[in-house]
Amino acid sequence: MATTMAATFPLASNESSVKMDALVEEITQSVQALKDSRQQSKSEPADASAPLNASPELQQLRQRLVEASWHLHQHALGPGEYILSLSVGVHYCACLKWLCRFKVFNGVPLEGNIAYDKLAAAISAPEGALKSVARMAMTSGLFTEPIPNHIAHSPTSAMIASNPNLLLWSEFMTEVGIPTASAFADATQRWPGSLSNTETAYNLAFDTPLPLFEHLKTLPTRTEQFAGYMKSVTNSEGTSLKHLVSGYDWAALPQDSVVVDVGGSTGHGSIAIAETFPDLRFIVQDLETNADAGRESLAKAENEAQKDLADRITFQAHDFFQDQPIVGADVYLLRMIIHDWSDDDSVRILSRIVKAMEPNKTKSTLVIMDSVLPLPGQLPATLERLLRLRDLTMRQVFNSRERAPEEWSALMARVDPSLKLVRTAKPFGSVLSVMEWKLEDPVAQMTMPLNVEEQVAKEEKVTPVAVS
Ligand SMILES: C[S@@+](CC[C@H](N)C(=O)[O-])C[C@H]1O[C@@H](n2cnc3c(N)ncnc32)[C@H](O)[C@@H]1O
Repeated sequence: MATTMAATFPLASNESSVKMDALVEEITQSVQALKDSRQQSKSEPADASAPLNASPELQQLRQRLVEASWHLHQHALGPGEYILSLSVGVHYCACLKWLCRFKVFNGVPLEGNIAYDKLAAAISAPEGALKSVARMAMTSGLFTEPIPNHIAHSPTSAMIASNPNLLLWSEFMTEVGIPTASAFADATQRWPGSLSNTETAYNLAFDTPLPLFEHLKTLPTRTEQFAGYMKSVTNSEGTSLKHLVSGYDWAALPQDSVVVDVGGSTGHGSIAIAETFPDLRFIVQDLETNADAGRESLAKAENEAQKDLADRITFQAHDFFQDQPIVGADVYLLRMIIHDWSDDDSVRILSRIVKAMEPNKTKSTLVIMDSVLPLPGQLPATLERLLRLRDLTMRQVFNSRERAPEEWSALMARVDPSLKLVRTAKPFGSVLSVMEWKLEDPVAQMTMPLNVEEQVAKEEKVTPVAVS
């Protein structure tokens, strides 16, 4: 028995020990650099854990620390224990679902603590189950037990309790995301290779023939959860709107240039750009309900800055499978649109835009902000897994996917072979790349690289800007 343990215990492996030494060194260096950086900026220690507001240098240091400590954790566990530890993750998700369903986040006071029996009575849940769930969740950093049989918030659970969108994100992720992910193997077995958005893991998990968005329309609570989920996603570092603002050279556009934000929802992307670039005008196109909601929200402008936005941003109900009504705009922006659709549907959507670009080839630019999947190991694992997560979610919900560079090249060549990629940029911390496409001008005979692979290899590093 002792011999078997020694043979599998990672510390016994020389190679593993060497790797762990290097990781410990990396962790020590990045922690020290973080401390120095905080001292120099005289900021509070909490800043380093608030990546959205941290400087790019702090974000990079934090990224190094997160990556090295993740690998150290795996090495310390060793292969056998690591695999078994995966079941813990499943139960953390199940606990989060239970805690949301029984409204524990708002049942626990933000200051002080509450006895389990009192809380159980207040939320109408059995005390035994509450205790087991809460004590398991505590090992993941949610809640604490400052005195025996009393529960209090931890910083993480307090953040969820105080942020309605984060609570909605937790509800949607555990009530919809987890059952959908679990049904993926069954869906693949039932509809192998299907590209239909009604033959998905979501359809199996919720026993519905409707695509996600159609199904949500019939479920008001889920719709509210989804809206909060999307807001939380947009507020997270990887998909923050600050990357949209910094990822394209908006300042280089002539005064009064028109940006058409195709599938722009209620306008949050255009608003973020418009706040930083006062000389641009925007037309946000989306399905009627979103276009109406966006218009109504901007019409409530109370101060001069909001009134200026309302003057420069208009909303238009438009189905992007129909002809693009704005011809010859300076920019057609599609952020997080194409990944929702199969290649055939994407070609349909993009062809409508290219037709609208045709009359003014040299003027119009097609800006696509979406994921470009790297090969395994090209990014830090703690970043790469966020991209893989998005890819899987697209497959499970829509039978679509995130695309690798060569898949982007093939897709765009199908749309129009004269579309050329001018530039790609990936702001630091962003999981999305910004790709700029133009129609080749036969007169000027532009010599632009054809494929996304070459461009991604020399992708420009862009420093994100702060977005309020
Ligand atoms: C993932 S969201 C992206 C929203 C926004 N571009 C962003 O970056 O946050 C996809 C958007 O496409 C819109 N959409 C879906 N089908 C559409 C259609 N046929 N025509 C226009 N918009 C559509 C949805 O309403 C939603 O706002």
